[in-house]
Amino acid sequence: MGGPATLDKVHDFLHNLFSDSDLMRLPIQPLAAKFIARRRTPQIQDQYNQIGGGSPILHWTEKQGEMMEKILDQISPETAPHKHYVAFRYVDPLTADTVKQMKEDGIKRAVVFTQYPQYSCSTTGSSLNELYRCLKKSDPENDIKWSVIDRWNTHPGFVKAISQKIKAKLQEYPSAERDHVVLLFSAHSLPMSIVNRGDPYPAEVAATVDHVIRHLKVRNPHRLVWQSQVGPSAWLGPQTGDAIKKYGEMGKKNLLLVPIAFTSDHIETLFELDIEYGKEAHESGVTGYKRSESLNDDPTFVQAMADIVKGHLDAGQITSPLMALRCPACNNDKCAEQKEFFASQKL
Ligand SMILES: C=CC1=C(C)c2cc3[nH]c(cc4nc(cc5[nH]c(cc1n2)c(C)c5CCC(=O)O)C(CCC(=O)O)=C4C)c(C)c3C=C
Ligand SMILES: [Fe+2]
Ligand SMILES: [Fe+2]
Repeated sequence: MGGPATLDKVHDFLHNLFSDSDLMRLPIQPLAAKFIARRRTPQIQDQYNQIGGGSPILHWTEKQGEMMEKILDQISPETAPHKHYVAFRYVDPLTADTVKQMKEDGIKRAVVFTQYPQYSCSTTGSSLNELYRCLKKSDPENDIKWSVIDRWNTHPGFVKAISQKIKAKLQEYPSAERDHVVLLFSAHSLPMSIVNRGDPYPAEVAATVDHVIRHLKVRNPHRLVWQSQVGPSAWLGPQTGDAIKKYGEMGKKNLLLVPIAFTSDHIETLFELDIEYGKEAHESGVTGYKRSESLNDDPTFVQAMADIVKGHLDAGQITSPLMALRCPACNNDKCAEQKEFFASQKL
């Protein structure tokens, strides 16, 4: 997805985001996107200002890419040298520019590695649709051969990395209270219209939570809650903010928030979880409100990234078997074309 690295990029980020009909459908979308982006910019700039003046997502993605390619060169010498490229959906480096750069660099074989662990048509699906459109323009002869890592929500290395972050944060609670801390796994929500199309994301997020809980081998109570709703339509709940408030009112003093669908820090963790909900938690009597650290450049996580790519290359797969299956009520024909394109790659 990407995020605006500086405040002057917030408007264009929002404009590109609200223009994306794979993410959301708006009436007279080009006009509506212009209007909403302009109206929303000051509020979102203020939020980015409070987290240091921009999204750190490019910084973390570059760092993860650099660390991952070094590990890959060691564990998969037969496919070395490895080189990472970043393709964001709504800000620089945009997918179109990255594809042009790869063509200029003479790349012949590429792995699309979504950085969303769980698949949603609105996120990974949108990014793959955009990549497909860019390839039709910039690589019509299909010079670059592609395969796709479309989801990795239960990969053991990913599960281990999240679990380690939770364990480390649990240590900060007094030992007498540690076993009773409520683990609140928080993921970005989805509009119910997308959930009801049969989008796989909610079930894949729940599967990640289940694997983490089994890996942790703790008896703490836990719940999965959903954050970052935008606009008036119905979204998948319960909302993270409401859950924090209710648990506070129920006398739960210790809540440990765990971001479960993001791999690095950005506005959803640094502003929403830390600042906005942190304040609400305090007001609701939650004295032990903490958040487990994002994965960022965590060595266990970056090792997992490299293992995921190596496993993918060794298996010789083009996509996961799940990629071929469209949502039962999918109404986006672009999804079908894109899926056929990637499935037809000959390595
Ligand atoms: C798993 C991750 C994400 C899903 C699923 C997702 C769905 C989704 N998002 C919007 C609307 C917005 N998202 C915005 C920011 C944003 N979203 C994600 C992740 C997911 N979104 C991230 C990581 C970010 C932050 C980027 C950064 O700071 O680096 C925004 C912009 C902020 C705002 O205006 O509140 C919007 C808008 C929809 C409609 C949607 C599902 C259809
Ligand atoms: Fe979002
Ligand atoms: Fe779909």
